[in-house]
Amino acid sequence: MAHPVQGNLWVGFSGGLDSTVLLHLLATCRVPVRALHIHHGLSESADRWVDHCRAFAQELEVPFTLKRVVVDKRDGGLEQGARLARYLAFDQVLSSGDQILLGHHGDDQAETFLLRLLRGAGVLGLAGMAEWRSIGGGKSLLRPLLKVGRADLEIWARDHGLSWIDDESNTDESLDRNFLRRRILPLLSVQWSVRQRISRAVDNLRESAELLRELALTDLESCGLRAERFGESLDLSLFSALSMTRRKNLLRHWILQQGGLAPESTVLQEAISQVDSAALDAQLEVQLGRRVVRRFKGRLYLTSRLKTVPADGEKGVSWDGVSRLSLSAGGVLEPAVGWSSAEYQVSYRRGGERAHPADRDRSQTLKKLLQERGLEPWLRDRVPLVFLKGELVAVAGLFSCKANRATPDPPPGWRFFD
Ligand SMILES: Nc1ncnc2c1ncn2[C@@H]1O[C@H](COP(=O)(O)OP(=O)(O)OP(=O)(O)O)[C@@H](O)[C@H]1O
Repeated sequence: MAHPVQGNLWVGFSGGLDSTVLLHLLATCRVPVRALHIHHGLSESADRWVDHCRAFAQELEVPFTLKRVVVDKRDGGLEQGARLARYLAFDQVLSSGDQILLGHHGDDQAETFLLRLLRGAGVLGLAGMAEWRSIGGGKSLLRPLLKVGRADLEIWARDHGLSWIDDESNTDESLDRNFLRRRILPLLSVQWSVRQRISRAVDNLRESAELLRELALTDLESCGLRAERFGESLDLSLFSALSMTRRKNLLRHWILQQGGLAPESTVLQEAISQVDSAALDAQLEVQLGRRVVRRFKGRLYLTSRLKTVPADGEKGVSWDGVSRLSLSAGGVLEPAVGWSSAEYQVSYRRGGERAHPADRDRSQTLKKLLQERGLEPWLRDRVPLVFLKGELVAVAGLFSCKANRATPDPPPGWRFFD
């Protein structure tokens, strides 16, 4: 694999056979690596696994990093949630230029391929397990053992007297993967060299998947993709002019690009039908896993899910006007040039407020002003309102209010993220 290492080389070290062999192989070849173990907090044995992994790394004189994560079951179940949390953790621990090596081997690839096939996956799913992929921010993920079979890893491990963690659940044949591994693959292997053939099919499918990705990127661009205060948007009429297949392809890749999980084809189709059929003025909101599709002013938005505005956020927090403030409803408030230090209060809209923007003759209801300024409806309860002695003096990111020397235009900046 021609991917030069610029930063650190990590091994995703679970303590299982595959990553144990991988780490051992690299360390004994004197490749400078670091071991990264993710603690999912799911199994009662997890703490013992940490001890085992740390001791093994120490024996190899490999630096060991432990990262604890919280698994969200809403991300497609426990297993999928753990996977997502793990990949997020990889991203957090790695720096730009770093690479992480995972222990997936040829048998894993064959199992994954068949499992996905039996679940009805498309090209993207079937081509899923790549030898190399970028995880953004100049970091990448590698699977150097994909062409090696599990039996060879076991031979290596036994020859070198390595011990590894065998998950108790690996023998439970009611689990699809175990059933395939223990019953079906040995049978198929009597007739065919399954691992090699599936590996070839995956390589072919990856080319098709790459074409679909390129098409999606071209379509995203021609639909006027643009970064928004929160998420991204594209032109709805240009999007709607594409065929259903291309719209699904675009939406799938758009979600992937934002770091989400590709939804099932039927789910995508349903979401697009909802976008098509909703009345133009209706507030549309379709949940796709951790992403949300919305519509506003002729544009289609893709954002992450909003957390609810905490009740205490409404009471207001104090702010000195000159430093950055993290907001309970998400994002930060950033000081603006010319603002003097004072005892400001920051809170959110409750309804009924009026404001007098510096560039207007008269005051107006805040509701109307937010509409006029084109703030997306889903952000209107989250826009920070800045008060001085009980009087509204600025709406962050939008305008300062008239006749208040302490708060000239521009207003404090507002960067929103959830
Ligand atoms: N807890 C963990 N900490 C660090 N790395 C891990 C952990 N679990 C798995 N990995 C890495 O992922 C590889 C594959 O592990 P495993 O087969 O258990 O995961 P999977 O869920 O089947 O695969 P996927 O990574 O696609 O989610 C391991 O060889 C290891 O490199």
